[in-house]
Amino acid sequence: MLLDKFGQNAQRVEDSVLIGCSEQQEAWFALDLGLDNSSSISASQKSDMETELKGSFTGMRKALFQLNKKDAFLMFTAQALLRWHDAHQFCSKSGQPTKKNMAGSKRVCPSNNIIYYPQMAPVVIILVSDGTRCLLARQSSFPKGLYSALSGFCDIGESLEETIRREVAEEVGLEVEKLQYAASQHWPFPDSSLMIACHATVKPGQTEIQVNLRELEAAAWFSHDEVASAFRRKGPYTQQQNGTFPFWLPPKVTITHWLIKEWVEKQTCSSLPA
Ligand SMILES: NC(=O)C1=CN([C@@H]2O[C@H](COP(=O)(O)OP(=O)(O)OC[C@H]3O[C@@H](n4cnc5c(N)ncnc54)[C@H](OP(=O)(O)O)[C@@H]3O)[C@@H](O)[C@H]2O)C=CC1
Ligand SMILES: [Mg+2]
Repeated sequence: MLLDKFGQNAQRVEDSVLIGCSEQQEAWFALDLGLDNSSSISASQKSDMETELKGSFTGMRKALFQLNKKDAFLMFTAQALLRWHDAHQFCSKSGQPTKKNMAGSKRVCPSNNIIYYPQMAPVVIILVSDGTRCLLARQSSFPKGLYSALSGFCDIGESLEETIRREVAEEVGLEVEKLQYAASQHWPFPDSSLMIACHATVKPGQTEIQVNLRELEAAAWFSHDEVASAFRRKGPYTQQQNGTFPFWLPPKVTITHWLIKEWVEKQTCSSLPA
């Protein structure tokens, strides 16, 4: 086994977590090699591992552009679970070390039997439309030219509907009229979130945006054609000769991509002659 070769075997396997199984019912486990932790694996061991595995280690956000949906979802589960275990080594009541169960689905404090389960925060993702255009926004931390749908964490005590109305009002100053659930996705960055995606419409004529610059760098209405051509455009999305960056949308494995794609397809259908 590869880990034996690098003297990393026992503890790494002990800390691994179950993330799924193949169609032949083989269990899939994920483990953290501790590449970020300098005391753990040396640079030369890392490069030897890359040679042995015939690949190279890459940042997970970068990998989003290369992975298919199935592998991306495995990576999401692995990242979320391994990070949760790493951050929950101690019981918050007794201060004693907690113990992982074999699958990695929970941790227990042996001194008081309190069980800790992995947690995730509900987040809404909302594609606001005025009937013909959709509203996209960007945060200053996004790569240049990338626009996404509005999003926000649910506060304690709120329903999803209340979160959606509050986030749209807070971020762009618009009043949501109708809502429709679209899809959901587990999202591991920076911590586990359950992304709940919805379409929303605003009242006709009430489309003037007031961008909250504390939360967003920019927000604007985009036409069906602008969005459809952004989907057709292939990367890399580098600076153009005139100094601007091309308008592009989140990668295929994100729920935002599906949500915006669904809107484009619905618009295309509704503009076809009956
Ligand atoms: N998969 C996808 O397609 C997408 C995923 N996302 C994810 O959705 C998440 C939320 O989006 P965003 O628009 O930034 O959210 P918000 O608009 O709610 O703004 C983020 C701020 O909310 C506060 N906050 C409230 N609850 C939490 C919590 N549980 N964890 C962290 N911060 C919290 C923090 O403010 P303060 O610092 O004042 O405490 C934080 O800075 C992000 O993590 C992002 O990665 C977003 C878009 C697309
Ligand atoms: Mg937000």
